[in-house]
Amino acid sequence: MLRVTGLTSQFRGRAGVVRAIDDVTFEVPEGEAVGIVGETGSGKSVTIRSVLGLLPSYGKVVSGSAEFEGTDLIRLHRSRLREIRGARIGFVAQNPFGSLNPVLSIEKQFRNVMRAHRRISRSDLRDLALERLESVQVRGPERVLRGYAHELSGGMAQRVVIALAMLHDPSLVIADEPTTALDVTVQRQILDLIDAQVKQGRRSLLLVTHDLGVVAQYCHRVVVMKSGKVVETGLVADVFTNPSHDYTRQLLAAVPPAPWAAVPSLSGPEVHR
Ligand SMILES: Nc1ncnc2c1ncn2[C@@H]1O[C@H](COP(=O)(O)OP(=O)(O)OP(=O)(O)O)[C@@H](O)[C@H]1O
Repeated sequence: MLRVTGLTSQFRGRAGVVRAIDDVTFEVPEGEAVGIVGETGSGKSVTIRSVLGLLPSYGKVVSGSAEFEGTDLIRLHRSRLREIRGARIGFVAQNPFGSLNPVLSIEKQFRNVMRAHRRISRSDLRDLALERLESVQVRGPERVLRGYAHELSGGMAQRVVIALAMLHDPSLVIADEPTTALDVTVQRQILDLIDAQVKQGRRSLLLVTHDLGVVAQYCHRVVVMKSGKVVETGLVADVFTNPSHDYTRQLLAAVPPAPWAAVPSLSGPEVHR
């Protein structure tokens, strides 16, 4: 589905050129979910932004390839890449309010995303948008469609972003820490929703997260990154039970235990009188 090989990207700044990712190689097999984990600054976001052609103007991919459905995305013309990005690859970023346009109604944004790839009548588009909003459990979809991003909670806005990302039935979904900007109470709901959309559509998923628990729950495979390089990759079950790299062992050791694991009995702590 997606094969990233030797991907190397750098940024040009006042202090010179900084290599952000170096020789990154991994695969997302068809129908599988792959998690990219690593500490802050390890190169997770730069990796997916390089694949999607979304690096800022002062950043560039200097070598490597990202083959998606037989096409190297790195060598593709910008306009063709934009087509693939909206239609065959659905992208969910960290902050939903950065993805939605603040001055356009949600309906207009559905129309824009749809029309970038397919012609459809206004009323058909409306029906489709309502159906898609319902499928991501947006309450009051008619009202949401008429409204604007700032009227939505973070969780609802991310549901809208997910509905937009799925509009053209992409075969690959790429999500970059899709819950970091959201309230903890809705984080799992959003991950469950992405998971359900991926499974229903038999899509593949590339999920960036710093949470190993999330990888364990939602992913088949994991790519561990450190300082811009891939240090370990494999099936989640293998890597988590038998990590071959010291850094992976450190990451696993740093996962806090579930809060209830520390409580000796569910009747609560002992009362001392
Ligand atoms: N826009 C940018 N300009 C300059 N350097 C950048 C930029 N974005 C990232 N970098 C650098 O590239 C490297 C990789 O950063 P990246 O954002 O990919 O890390 P990350 O693993 O996604 O971290 P986080 O979990 O904090 O999002 C870091 O050294 C970072 O400082």
